[in-house]
Amino acid sequence: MSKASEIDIASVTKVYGTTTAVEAISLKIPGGTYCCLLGPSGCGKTSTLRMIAGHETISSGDVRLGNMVVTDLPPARRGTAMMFQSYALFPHLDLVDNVAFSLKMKGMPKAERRTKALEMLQLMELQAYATRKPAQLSGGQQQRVALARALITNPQALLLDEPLSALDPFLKVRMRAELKKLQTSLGITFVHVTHSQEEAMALADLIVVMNDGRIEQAAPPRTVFEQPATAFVARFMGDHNVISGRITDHRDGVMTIAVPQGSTFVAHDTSTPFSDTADLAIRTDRVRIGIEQTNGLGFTGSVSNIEYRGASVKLTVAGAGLDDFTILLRDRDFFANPVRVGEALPLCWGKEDVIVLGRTQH
Ligand SMILES: Nc1ncnc2c1ncn2[C@@H]1O[C@H](COP(=O)(O)OP(=O)(O)OP(=O)(O)O)[C@@H](O)[C@H]1O
Repeated sequence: MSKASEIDIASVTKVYGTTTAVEAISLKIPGGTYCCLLGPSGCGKTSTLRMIAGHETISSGDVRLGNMVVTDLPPARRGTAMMFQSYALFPHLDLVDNVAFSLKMKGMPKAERRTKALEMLQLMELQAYATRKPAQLSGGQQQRVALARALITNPQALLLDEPLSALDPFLKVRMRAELKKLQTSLGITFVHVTHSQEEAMALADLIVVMNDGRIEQAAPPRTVFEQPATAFVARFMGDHNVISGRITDHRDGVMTIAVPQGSTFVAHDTSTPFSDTADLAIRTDRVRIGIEQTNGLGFTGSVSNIEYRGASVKLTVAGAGLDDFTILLRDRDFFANPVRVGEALPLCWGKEDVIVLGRTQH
């Protein structure tokens, strides 16, 4: 079996009493992938991760690692290792004993396991702290100990549950880069649970967006951002205006939708409609100020909020039946022609900037 094995989740369901936490999800994570399970609180990310790890029973379906079905195997026999949010380090043990712990459980002689633990501490650049206790380390160092402890079993896949959430924002960004570097150099599969879209975008080769126990989209970060599959994904990833309306016309590859008590919006769409409603997404950074002469896409609204963000300025505009249409301008474009709250502002976009999302059926 190759070191980096594919993880195959086949129609996996998790039921706790009357709650279905994960509903018949199927997902293939290729070996050597950095995969982020992303979604809001309660969507089933942790349950999914814990089922891969074997810390949670699988109500139905199967999990395969490489060519081995691991559904009914205990965690220690799966070839996976888990790093917990709280790091779960033993406070009374020094770093060597913390890192060597699982080897001790496997019955490895003391000298051998200490050598291996020291090697692992060296990999994490922690050898100078080998005799310290976890409380004598910074948050970032504790995280590296937890990583060393998980990796010492030589796993085919490392499972990480919100590994950066205990760190301050500065350290979070630094440790994020270290995680990515580590995964690239080890070449093993990482499955990382997060509710931060920014974290997932920065780290993942494969983002799996979950909502209410199901997978909304599984794709590389750029695809998830540029072609969100559903209205939920577009809203959750942010930086998109999602417009929902009734289809009033759809022919020759042009679809028109009407927003309740508002205007109509046009999208180029050659698919066959299966419902009478549709969701469109327009990226906030693709909207321009002005009137589009050639295609007439846009509307004039009233500025309701202005947020300065340093490199950019975010404007919220109400109009056309929408009360929170957002546009993101580069700071120099905004300050070249600043606008004020309450001012009328014409907005426009190109036809390629309108994405048709998975239609909702009512
Ligand atoms: N042991 C349990 N018993 C009963 N219900 C549970 C249990 N664990 C999780 N749940 C429920 O299952 C659903 C999914 O929970 P899960 O922890 O997998 O979500 P999550 O996406 O990881 O959320 P968070 O980001 O808040 O950790 C939630 O509705 C949760 O309340």
